[in-house]
Amino acid sequence: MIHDPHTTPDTELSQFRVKGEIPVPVLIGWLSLAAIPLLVFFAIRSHLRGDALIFAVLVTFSALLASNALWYQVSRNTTLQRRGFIVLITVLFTYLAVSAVEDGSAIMWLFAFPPIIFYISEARIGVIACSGGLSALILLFSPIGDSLFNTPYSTNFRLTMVAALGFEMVTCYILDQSRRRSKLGLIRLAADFEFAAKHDALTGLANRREAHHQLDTEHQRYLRHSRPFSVLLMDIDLFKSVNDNYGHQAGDLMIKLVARALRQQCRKMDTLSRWGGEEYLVVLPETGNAEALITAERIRQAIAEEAIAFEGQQVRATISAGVATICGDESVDRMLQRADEALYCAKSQGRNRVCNYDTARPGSAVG
Ligand SMILES: Nc1nc2c(ncn2[C@@H]2O[C@H](COP(=O)(O)OP(=O)(O)OP(=O)(O)O)[C@@H](O)[C@H]2O)c(=O)[nH]1
Repeated sequence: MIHDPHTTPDTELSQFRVKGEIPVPVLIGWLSLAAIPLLVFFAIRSHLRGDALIFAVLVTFSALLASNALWYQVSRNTTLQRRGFIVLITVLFTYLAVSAVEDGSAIMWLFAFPPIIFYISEARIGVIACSGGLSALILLFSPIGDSLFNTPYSTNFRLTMVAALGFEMVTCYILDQSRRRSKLGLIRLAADFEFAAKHDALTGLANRREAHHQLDTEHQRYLRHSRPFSVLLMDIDLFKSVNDNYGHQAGDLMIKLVARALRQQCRKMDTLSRWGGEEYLVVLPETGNAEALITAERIRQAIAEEAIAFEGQQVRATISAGVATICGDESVDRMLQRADEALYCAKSQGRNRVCNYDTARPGSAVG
């Protein structure tokens, strides 16, 4: 399946993982693992100082972080794990700031918030969380904050803290944008490579390898559900003379014209491929012989009626087509061989026609 990365929104982007990138659930797991002993350590220190409230709050936070990590191990719900973690660290950092834990030095842990939030959530959430956090910090350091919370921060510390945290948030945003853009670039590159590996550069149709892949898929479906499929093998008539008379550029335009006609005359579910130089193979899923013949004839007529404009001249060409429908327990190769024989029959009967391989008389093709 070709994914169109050009429409990838931020949320979808987060579902792709570039090789070497740490998955968000893993990062949250490691961060929780690092935070729990740290919180327990500071809780014990508070307990030794006789601060029972801070001890209780920090132990509760470490228990909640552990529960979030354990619940993820059980449920494997990444969204819940991420949201739970964001809520917990936001509340924790707020608590560390307003209650001046560790004589106010714990507020320095706020610097851990921006890189974590930008990495584990969408850019939009990161911006909202960081601007909200910075506004809350400014409020805390304002006279209103002083009247609500009795914090020990000096004026110099407050100014430096707001400036440094604001600077860090902007830096994290820029780095995050750059990371997301390179990731998008890699995804687009991978999609372009995938497209190039499966398609023909001149016409944009599937290439021979992709056509074989689709043939195998249809064959498997046929073996399982006994619903027949057909192939049309087509070749531009006397194409060499188009090249010889008008040049290769005109020949290429003719090849593209046939590809366009195929797109117009076939269904979305059909596989249209450039099988060789001026040869095309169309795979028609769930299509019987009669329907395949009608399709081939429709394509033949459409191409016969079209022309390419080249250096002021109208250049026309026709195609010949061989039709084969899967039957019995035959292989894909055998079916292609029958289509090839039918095409040979169309050429030898004068070209610009459709021939059907007659399964009633094996070894023969009929016009
Ligand atoms: N312009 C152009 N020519 C190509 C391309 N691929 C193959 N050809 C030319 O297609 C021509 C095929 O000619 P032939 O196989 O002799 O067949 P034909 O002239 O089509 O005659 P019939 O098939 O018998 O009707 C050759 O001259 C190739 O050089 C391509 O991508 N572009």
